[in-house]
Amino acid sequence: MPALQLTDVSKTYAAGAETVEVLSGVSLAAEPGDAVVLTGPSGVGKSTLLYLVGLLEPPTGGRVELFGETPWDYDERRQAKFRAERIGFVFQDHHLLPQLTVTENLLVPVLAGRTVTKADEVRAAELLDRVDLSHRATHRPGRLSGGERQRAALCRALINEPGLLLADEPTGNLDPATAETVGTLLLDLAKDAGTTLLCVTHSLDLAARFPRKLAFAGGKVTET
Ligand SMILES: Nc1ncnc2c1ncn2[C@@H]1O[C@H](COP(=O)(O)OP(=O)(O)OP(=O)(O)O)[C@@H](O)[C@H]1O
Repeated sequence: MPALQLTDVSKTYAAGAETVEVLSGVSLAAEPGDAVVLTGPSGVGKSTLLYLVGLLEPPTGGRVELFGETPWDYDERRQAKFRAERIGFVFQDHHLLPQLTVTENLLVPVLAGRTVTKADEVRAAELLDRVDLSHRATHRPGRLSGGERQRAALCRALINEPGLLLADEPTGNLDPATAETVGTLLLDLAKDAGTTLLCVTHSLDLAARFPRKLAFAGGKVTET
């Protein structure tokens, strides 16, 4: 069963009295463990596509199947649970909460569904170790460098062992050397966890490292 299947998906935004059609008849599929990068010109709708896969922005038409389920049909509560448990997000900005420590930030997606257990704390510590951030566990994000924050955000995205990891320009705010480190961790951690990775980026360096590449132009997705 595909981890992700979009069939004839469309998306129209209301912009004042006008409507803007961003996606029209987009279809794509990804198997469990696939690492897929999506590139394309600015404004073509890459982030929009990621957001409707991530249950953040509803499609106007078509079908979004994740692990054989159609979570856009769920009520808000069930959808929120699905999102927290099955989908991890990494954005261009880390979106860490400034008042929480790094470890507490990692555990936020756990708290979305249930109380934190010892096993969650162990997993958080293991993830931080994996990205070389153990020494920052009790620090607040304000004291971290950009690369450290993004590594922490990556750990947070993976804390619930999601089947799907979505990354929107994850290295966009980083210098080239740091971007390379974060890109490596993104790919390696997703692979280790068997997570399906869908990443949107303008970075040719990052895109080149993905085994599967999709180009998005003229409202259509093509394999390259
Ligand atoms: N909430 C919204 N309301 C109205 N229009 C929107 C909204 N979000 C995005 N758009 C429009 O949809 C189009 C696609 O935006 P999107 O951010 O998905 O593109 P993108 O390919 O990710 O661009 P970039 O590479 O610059 O990040 C753009 O024209 C944008 O202005």
